[in-house]
Amino acid sequence: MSQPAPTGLFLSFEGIDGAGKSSHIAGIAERFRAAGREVVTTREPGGTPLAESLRELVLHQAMDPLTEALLVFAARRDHLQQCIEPALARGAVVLSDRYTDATFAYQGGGRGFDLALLRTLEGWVQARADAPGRLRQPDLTLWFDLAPALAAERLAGARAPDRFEALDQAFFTRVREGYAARAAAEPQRFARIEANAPREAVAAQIARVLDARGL
Ligand SMILES: Nc1ncnc2c1ncn2[C@@H]1O[C@H](COP(=O)(O)OP(=O)(O)OP(=O)(O)O)[C@@H](O)[C@H]1O
Ligand SMILES: Cc1cn([C@H]2C[C@H](O)[C@@H](COP(=O)(O)O)O2)c(=O)[nH]c1=O
Repeated sequence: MSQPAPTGLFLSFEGIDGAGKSSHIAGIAERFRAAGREVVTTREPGGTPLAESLRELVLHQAMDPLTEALLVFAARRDHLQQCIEPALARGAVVLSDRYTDATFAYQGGGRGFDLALLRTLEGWVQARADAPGRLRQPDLTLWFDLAPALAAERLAGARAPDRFEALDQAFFTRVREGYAARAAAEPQRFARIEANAPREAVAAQIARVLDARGL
């Protein structure tokens, strides 16, 4: 008898720059590894050699909004093909520091780019070969929600700002609204994490979310 396909799990981590999401990914990876799961930690834009090259351009080269949107989706396509889909097919847990919600929040909300066009690109790039008509979306998205002023305080002086980090608080207010709109549209996929809390309290919130979903 043939074995059933292994069940992978796809988690994404979202929020404005400086919200604190990256600080928690290693701990979550350890939780799944301790449960015997293979874990793949990755990020967007990035996660493959090609997508990391595109990341350098997106974060550091001036470009118009359509070019930016096309590059983040090109990076995502390669990331999906080379990294995410094979890992999920093996039954791994994929933890991605950002995914498509970032495009709707940053390019859509922050830059004001046409959401209908972003949805078209999403449909092309994330179409699943194993499930015709369905898109590859995370099973769970942890949205680290923090006021832009607090995020800016956390990042101040930490490192040289990239093209996004150099933008003003009005931009990040729109990005935050973009995330809020995505969360409202898909409340079962999103878990909002109150990121304005000490690190241990944020970790406890994450643990409660994962426990509640049996993960
Ligand atoms: N709960 C917290 N309270 C105070 N500072 C924090 C907290 N969590 C993280 N930080 C600090 O805030 C800064 C940003 O954290 P982190 O890199 O995890 O955020 P991020 O959301 O991944 O940001 P980016 O997307 O810009 O990389 C770091 O200096 C980190 O040490
Ligand atoms: C996936 C994705 C990312 N961005 C932006 C968001 C951040 O400012 C950078 C990524 O760097 P970080 O280390 O994760 O903070 O890129 C974007 O504008 N659109 C996207 O789709």
